[in-house]
Amino acid sequence: MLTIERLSKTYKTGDTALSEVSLTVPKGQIMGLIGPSGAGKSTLIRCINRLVQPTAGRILLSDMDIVSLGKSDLRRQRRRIGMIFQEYALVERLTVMENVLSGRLGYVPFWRSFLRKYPASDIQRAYQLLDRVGLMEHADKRADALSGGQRQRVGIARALAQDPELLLVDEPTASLDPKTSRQIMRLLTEICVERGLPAIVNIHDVPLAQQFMQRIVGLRAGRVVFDGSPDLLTEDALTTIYGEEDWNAMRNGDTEQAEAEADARDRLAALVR
Ligand SMILES: Nc1ncnc2c1ncn2[C@@H]1O[C@H](COP(=O)(O)OP(=O)(O)OP(=O)(O)O)[C@@H](O)[C@H]1O
Repeated sequence: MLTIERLSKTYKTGDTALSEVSLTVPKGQIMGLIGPSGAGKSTLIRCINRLVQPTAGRILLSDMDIVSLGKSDLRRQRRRIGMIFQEYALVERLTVMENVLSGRLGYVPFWRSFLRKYPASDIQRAYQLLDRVGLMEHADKRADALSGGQRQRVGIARALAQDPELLLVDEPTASLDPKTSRQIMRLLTEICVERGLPAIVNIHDVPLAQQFMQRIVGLRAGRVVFDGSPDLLTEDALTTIYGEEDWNAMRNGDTEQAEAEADARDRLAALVR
């Protein structure tokens, strides 16, 4: 379980990115983080893995306060948090298997990681994970030979190889087409439920968040302005989160996108007729 208590961050520039954010994410819950650009979503995720040092507040991962950890403790504790990135962050010239195994680097001694010699149990486990994400037959391929969706599956398997207690997921589908995005979100949510793994997902796509998240937290100007189940995310709630102007722009954007897709479909249908 993750508990965030009155977390604040003001950058050296004077920008206040988070103001007294308090949240509890229980085991197995997959929570979507939404909000306009600059609302503080990335800062929140970065505070949790301590890429950013909070100005005030506490972040407890099963009773361990992440904010007060010193450097060497931090290195050890970071392996408890799995990260999944928008651009996958794979090592392109390594194989799928090697990428998944790199999730174990926080556990193996330096000489082993240097020689890339992993214990047999790690290798066996990596195969199980590759099977779970549907990539068994791609284990020996180089990462750069995979599609976007397949790469994100490797990213998921690598994060799970860490045996994390929490997943932080940063716009996992931003580089994927709509169908692949849904497949990836389905896989992620199923895995979190299976393992009782809590996850925080920074997600721009509101309909996708509504479809897959169990809970949605809306940030605006560094404060939590919505916290509830997806079906409570009404137009009023979205206006509170995004503001009238941005929310209307998003809606118009959706309409334009739908119109463009319908137009492309019609033209394709005319061609094959
Ligand atoms: N390294 C930094 N130094 C100074 N200010 C920063 C830094 N990173 C973020 N900020 C500021 O903090 C605020 C929150 O930014 P953050 O990137 O967390 O928002 P976000 O919700 O993730 O936005 P986006 O959806 O555009 O990624 C913004 O005002 C931003 O300008």
